[in-house]
Formats: sequence, C-alpha cells, structure tokens
Amino acid sequence: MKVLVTDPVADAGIETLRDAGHEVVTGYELEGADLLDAVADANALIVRSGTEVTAEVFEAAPELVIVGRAGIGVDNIDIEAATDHGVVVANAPEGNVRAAAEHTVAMTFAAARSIPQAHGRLKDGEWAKGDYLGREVNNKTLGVVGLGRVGQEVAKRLDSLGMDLVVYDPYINEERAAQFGAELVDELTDCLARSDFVTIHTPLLPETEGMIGAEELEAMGDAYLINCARGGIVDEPALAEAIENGPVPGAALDVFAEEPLPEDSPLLDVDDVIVTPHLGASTEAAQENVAVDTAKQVLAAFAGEPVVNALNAPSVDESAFPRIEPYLDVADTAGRIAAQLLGERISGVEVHYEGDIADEKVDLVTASALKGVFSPLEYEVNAVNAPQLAEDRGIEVTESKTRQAEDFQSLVTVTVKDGDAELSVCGTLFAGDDPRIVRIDGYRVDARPYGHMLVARNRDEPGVIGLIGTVLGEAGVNIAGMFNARETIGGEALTVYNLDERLPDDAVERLLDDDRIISVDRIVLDDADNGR
Ligand SMILES: NC(=O)C1=CN([C@@H]2O[C@H](COP(=O)(O)OP(=O)(O)OC[C@H]3O[C@@H](n4cnc5c(N)ncnc54)[C@H](O)[C@@H]3O)[C@@H](O)[C@H]2O)C=CC1
Ligand SMILES: O=C(O)C(=O)COP(=O)(O)O
Repeated sequence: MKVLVTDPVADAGIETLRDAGHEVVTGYELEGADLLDAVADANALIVRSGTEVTAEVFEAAPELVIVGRAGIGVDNIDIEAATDHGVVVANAPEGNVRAAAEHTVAMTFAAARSIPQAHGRLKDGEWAKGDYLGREVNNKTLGVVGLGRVGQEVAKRLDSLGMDLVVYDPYINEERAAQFGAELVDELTDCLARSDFVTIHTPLLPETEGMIGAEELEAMGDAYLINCARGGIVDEPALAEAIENGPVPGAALDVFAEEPLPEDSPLLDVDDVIVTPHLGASTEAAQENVAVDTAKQVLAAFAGEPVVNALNAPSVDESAFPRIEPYLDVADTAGRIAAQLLGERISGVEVHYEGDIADEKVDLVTASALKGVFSPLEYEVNAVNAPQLAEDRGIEVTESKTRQAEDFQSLVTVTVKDGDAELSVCGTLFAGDDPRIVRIDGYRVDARPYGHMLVARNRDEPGVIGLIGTVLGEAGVNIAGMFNARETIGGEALTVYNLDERLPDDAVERLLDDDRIISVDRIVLDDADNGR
C-alpha cells in the first residue's frame, strides 16, 4: 500500500509503516494541483494541521482508505466529504495532550511576566527592569473555555499553582468540573468576567468560530487571553483592538486564523501579544506518540480491523472485534442477497440479531449489512459511507435484538423493504467461522454464500430440478452446490444453486419459458465480477 505523508511526522511513525511493508512517500507542504497528483494513487494520507484535506482531495484519491491526522484538531479535514467517499478519518487524540497543556502553561507565564518582551529588550542591550511589573497566577482565577483533554491537563497544572478555576463547557456536568476543582458556569461571559486569565481549549467548529469577539473581550476586562486551541475561535481584529485600547492587558497566541504565516493579522504588531508558530504539539515525545498512533491506525484500516480513533466510522470495541468480525461478511452477504432478490427500490432495511451476537455492540455489523444492500447499486460503498448513504436517500434503518435464537448460536437477519414488499435473508456461522445462508424469504436453506448463486422459485412438481439441471448443463455452467426447500408438498419451492460462473441470459429465458418456474434470480457475491 502507498502512504502519502504531507506534513512532517516523527520517523517512528514512518518506520512503523515501512516495517509493515508499505511504501511511504513524503511530500511536505504539497498543495493545490501537486497535492491532487500525489494523492491519486495513495491508499492512506497522513497529515498534521498544515494540509487542507478538501473534497477535491477526496475526489482525486480513488484508492484512499484512511486519512490519519497525527494530532488532535481535524478542522483542516472535510470529514463529510471523507464519509461520502467512504474514507475513514482518524486522529491521535492522546499523544500530544500534555505537550499542548504544558505549552499553554508556558504561554500563561510568558504573558503574565512579559518574558518575550523583556528578553528581546535585554538582547538588544537594554536593562528594562523598571518597565515590567508582572501578575502572579497564585490566588488568581483561571477561566477554562472547553474542559476536554487539553483543558483538563491545563486545569490540573494551574490548579496546583494556586489558581481558582471557573469553567465554561456546555457539554460537561458540574460533577465533571468539580473533579478538577473547577466551578462550572452556564454563561461564557460569566466565565470570562470572573477570570484573571482565560484559556481556550475547544475545537474549531462552526459553533466556536468567532466565539471570542468584541463583546466577550469586553466581558473579560482585565484578564489575559491564552489561545493554544485554534485561531478562528478568536476574532483577531477585535482582540488587537481590545488590547491596544483596553480593557484586555495582553494575549498569548499559538494559533492563528491564517497559518502558516498570519501576515495579515493585526495582532503581530501589538506589543502585548505574545506569539508562537503553532508549537503546542511540538515536543519530541508528543510527535513520536502521535506519529506511531497514527501509523497504527493506518495499519488497522489496511487490515480491515477497527480504527480505534475513527471519527466517521461505526464505533467498535477493539476487544470485542474478534467476536463480531466473522459476522461482518455474513451481514454483508445477507444484505446483498436480499437486495438483489427484492429487486426494487429499497425504502427500509432492518437488521435483526439473535443469540450471542445480540450481546455485542453491532454498529459495524449493521453498517456491513447496509454495505451489502447497497453494493449491487453503488460503486464505491463501504461500511464508512453506507449509513450516510442510507440517511441521504431517506432509507429507514432499524436494528433489533433478541437474546434467544431458535436453532443457531447466532443469527443475523437482513430484511429489505419497499412499501408492502419485503424480503428477509438470514445468515449464520457454522462451527464459528463457516458462513451460511440459512433462510431466504422464509424458506429454510443451507447455502454457502460465495461467487455466483442462482435462486429459483418453482412449483414443487416432479422434473423441475431435472429441467434446471439440464438447462444449466447445456449452457455449460457447472453446479458446485444445491439446496432445495419447499413450503408444502406440491406447493412452491425455492432452490439455491452455487454456480461456477454466471448463468447466461438465454439460459435464464429458457427456464422462465417453463411455466413451472416462477422466478430466477442471479445473485453475485463477488464485487469483481458483477457485470459492471
Ligand atoms: N496548539 C496546538 O498545537 C494544539 C491544539 N489543539 C487544539 O485543542 C483543541 C482541544 O483539544 P482536546 O482538549 O483534546 O479536545 P476535546 O474534544 O477533548 O475537548 C474539547 C472540549 O471543548 C468542549 N466544547 C465544545 N464546544 C464548546 C463550546 N461551544 N463552548 C465551550 N466548550 C465547548 C467540549 O465539550 C470538550 O470538553 C483541539 O481541537 C485542537 O484544535 C490540540 C492539541 C495541540
Ligand atoms: O493536534 C492538534 O490539534 C494541533 O494543533 C497540533 O498541530 P500540528 O500537528 O503541530 O500541526
């Protein structure tokens, strides 16, 4: 597989991929048409914050399986477009948290004591001792906006340095805040007004973009602003104005609305603004952590295993994966057969789990069933984009479970529906790993799901199976296996054949010409050879 890396990541990550036998190509700072060219045959793309992974990139990358973000923020990746193209997006949410928190603490002190400004003047030969009267953090209040992973680590560190903590985060509860010795407040402006230092730790989302504007800066009053999260969260011109003309005394910023070089930012000219070029995650330990974590996720995606930090794929418990993995194919196959047999527009899909499998978290199995249902219709469908596809098309998806399974240890039933028409296919595993289709549209069968199948419905009369055998034989199509099921003697019967190849059209017509044959469906279970 080919892995394209477009932002600098630690060697340890690249070695992890090469050791697993993959080709790793680095193209740091690739953009525009060069990026589109480079990604054309890539199976994985690894980025940090420097690469904009747009819908165009996904369009240009038909082989792409995963985008790995060697870090936390994914605001530079169009996740919706990734999902549409069936590409997993995964980040590395743990490895640089401490680095980001430490940098935030460093920036807090740098702002409180004007360290960069004093440093600069001394280097220029000036002993400006009288110009700097700093602010201690001890006994002051820290306002934390966003108490997630990074916010929590910052809170712990500054709490231990004698600060009181006030938190604004609408997605956590008071108990959670209290675990960090913090008071949770309901209003952002309340949090800001009570603080001597405000530190931002939310992701950049539509909801947080411009969240700190003129009104909020006014509410902050005499508090320093520290932003090591994302540039777009703070209104930069408003911040410049609030520092130059009051009330805000200063700010320390690691991130900017425009990166890499925020040339147009008014903040670069303001003396009380301290800046670093997005260094929050730039420690050796953090870079090694996130590079290796990302490489491992790429390897998992290549192996079809759960990608633990996938942001747009059905979630799977890693330890339970071995138990559900064999059912992914069962569900996919049952979905394929059901969709091809119904042969109509599909307006609903129900996936029912019985027996042991009902104890598991089955999101991924249901996604595989949907993949199977859509496979005959859609070219590039997989478990990542299948649920989205169902939603986009208004197809109602339901999942149900019962602990008891009549005759099997576990059973997965996929039912496809359109209005009053519906058709169910049940699949199971024999001996834990041998997939079988055991019921089609209510008929008990025992069919091995692979390659080409033929499902014939016929009147249960003598000679019909002989007729089918003769027609197949004359068409030169070998029968690898066969299972016949009937409702009542002389009623309707259903026969499933495993064939070595696709039955030609004229043979299907010959069968249908006989009035004992009710229907003949050719089912393809092999993507590579389904007539497209
Ligand atoms: N400067 C740097 O190098 C680094 C920057 N970051 C940035 O820090 C951000 C946060 O990272 P984590 O703490 O790991 O993320 P996280 O997802 O663990 O925490 C984010 C927190 O923000 C809260 N939040 C969401 N919307 C909010 C809103 N409207 N108002 C207040 N709170 C809100 C969430 O409830 C959550 O608790 C990342 O998204 C990334 O942009 C992360 C690492 C390094
Ligand atoms: O992890 C994050 O969100 C960061 O902001 C770090 O960005 P970087 O990987 O240094 O470009």
